[in-house]
Amino acid sequence: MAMGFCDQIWADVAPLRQAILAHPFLTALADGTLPRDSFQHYIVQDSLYLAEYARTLAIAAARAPSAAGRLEFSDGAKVAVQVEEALHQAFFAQFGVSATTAQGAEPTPSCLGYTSYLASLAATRSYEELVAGILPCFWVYWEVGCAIKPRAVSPNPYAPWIETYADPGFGAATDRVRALVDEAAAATTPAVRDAMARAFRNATRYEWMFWDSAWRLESWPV
Ligand SMILES: Cc1ncc(CN)c(N)n1
Repeated sequence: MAMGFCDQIWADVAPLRQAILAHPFLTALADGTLPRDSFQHYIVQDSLYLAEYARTLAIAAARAPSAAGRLEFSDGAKVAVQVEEALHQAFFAQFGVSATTAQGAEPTPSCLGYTSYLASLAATRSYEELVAGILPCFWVYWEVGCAIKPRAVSPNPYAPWIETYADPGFGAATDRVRALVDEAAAATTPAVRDAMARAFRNATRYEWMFWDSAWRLESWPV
């Protein structure tokens, strides 16, 4: 049987996925030794990221040609704001991030690069490219959650994070978004499919950069 579009673009980014799974941030998160300042950096940046990601999902909802797409992306926008923000608030309390620090934080180059890239897909590219760029945020985290959960130490201060992304409900949402991307790919031209593959690859690169930036405590060079 021929490979589906998503299976193909997923296989194409195998080296990037390997680099993500082997990243020291995630190894240390699984064994519970991730330095507190790296995790603080990550959750502060991630809450900035999710606020922008929710906006991108809302634009995808508005542009989706099918009711299934409009429902999925508008629901995703709501979940990004509600559930993941709840997780972040709990982590802010657990890891000592004050409201002033969280509210005063500016996005790092990696965070701003990723959210701006997604915003540029939403503003100036096709719906097909946009949804391909949105997918790694689901799929990469689902893969990471499932890979880390069996090897994570217990107890682990990062257990709620691992549970969130290894949750079958998150896997089901990933499958539904993947189906929408496959549907969009099937209805378009080879040139647009190439552009979709590029958007998917770039967003996957940004996923690696996001963890790497937290590991390095990235800030603006000037
Ligand atoms: C950067 C990033 N990418 C993906 C996810 C999972 N929704 C997240 N919370 N943050």
